[in-house]
Amino acid sequence: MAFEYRDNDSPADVVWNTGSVTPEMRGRLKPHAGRCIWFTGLSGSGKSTLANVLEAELNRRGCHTMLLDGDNIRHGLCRDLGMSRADRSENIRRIGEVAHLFVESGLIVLTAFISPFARDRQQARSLFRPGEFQEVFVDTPLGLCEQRDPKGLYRRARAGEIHDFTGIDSPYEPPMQPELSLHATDSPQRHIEQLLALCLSGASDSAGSVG
Ligand SMILES: Nc1ncnc2c1ncn2[C@@H]1O[C@H](COP(=O)(O)OS(=O)(=O)O)[C@@H](OP(=O)(O)O)[C@H]1O
Ligand SMILES: Nc1ncnc2c1ncn2[C@@H]1O[C@H](COP(=O)(O)OP(=O)(O)O)[C@@H](O)[C@H]1O
Repeated sequence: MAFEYRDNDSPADVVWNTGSVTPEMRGRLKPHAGRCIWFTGLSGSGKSTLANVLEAELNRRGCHTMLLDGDNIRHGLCRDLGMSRADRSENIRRIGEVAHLFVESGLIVLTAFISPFARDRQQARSLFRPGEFQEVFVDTPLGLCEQRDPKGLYRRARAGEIHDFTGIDSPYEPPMQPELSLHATDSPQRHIEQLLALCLSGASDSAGSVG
């Protein structure tokens, strides 16, 4: 499936319907600001593990969260998509739109997708208001991801059983200016501290404090 972004990509005959309840009014019902924490990194870098621990910590603090995870979403919303460049772009386009809807409803959304292409991540970012989209680069080197190989996918990719595998025969474009980079040399505890700070910083005036 090929999807091309255009400057003005809205259907011509569909009018935007502005409701009377704004995102700010929804946000006032929550003790935190809505935002999207967008994890990106190689397979096995730790996106799902970190997003899961972070969600549990946020939940414990009374934050309303939603976790969108690559493996799970590909069983449902994106089950028709493969791993070609065009399909990965369409995957990320859909995730960006869904994440945006959840943020508009006031939630802290955590997304854990490889999202290997800078242009697709930028397109997702462009949907959000300033400060709402926080890109987290899980900067684990390929060698370590391959050593971990939690699902045995690198071994299969090296054996030629899986094609277009990110880092092997499909590219990964690292973020140039992510809001946060997490390095494998730091402890998981340190990662979670940094992530919590990112999620809970700069809460809007309408949102209460979380602690
Ligand atoms: N060819 C290939 N390349 C990379 N990954 C592959 C591939 N085939 C299957 N998988 C599994 O699918 C998960 C990646 O899905 P994503 O939706 O995150 O990919 S993408 O963002 O659209 O690039 C990825 O999950 P994670 O390991 O959690 O990253 C893999 O388990
Ligand atoms: N510091 C760390 N952070 C995250 N995962 C780690 C760390 N150290 C080891 N791991 C392990 O690495 C693997 C990462 O897998 P996963 O979270 O599924 O990555 P991804 O979602 O990026 O594919 C897990 O088996 C996890 O236990």
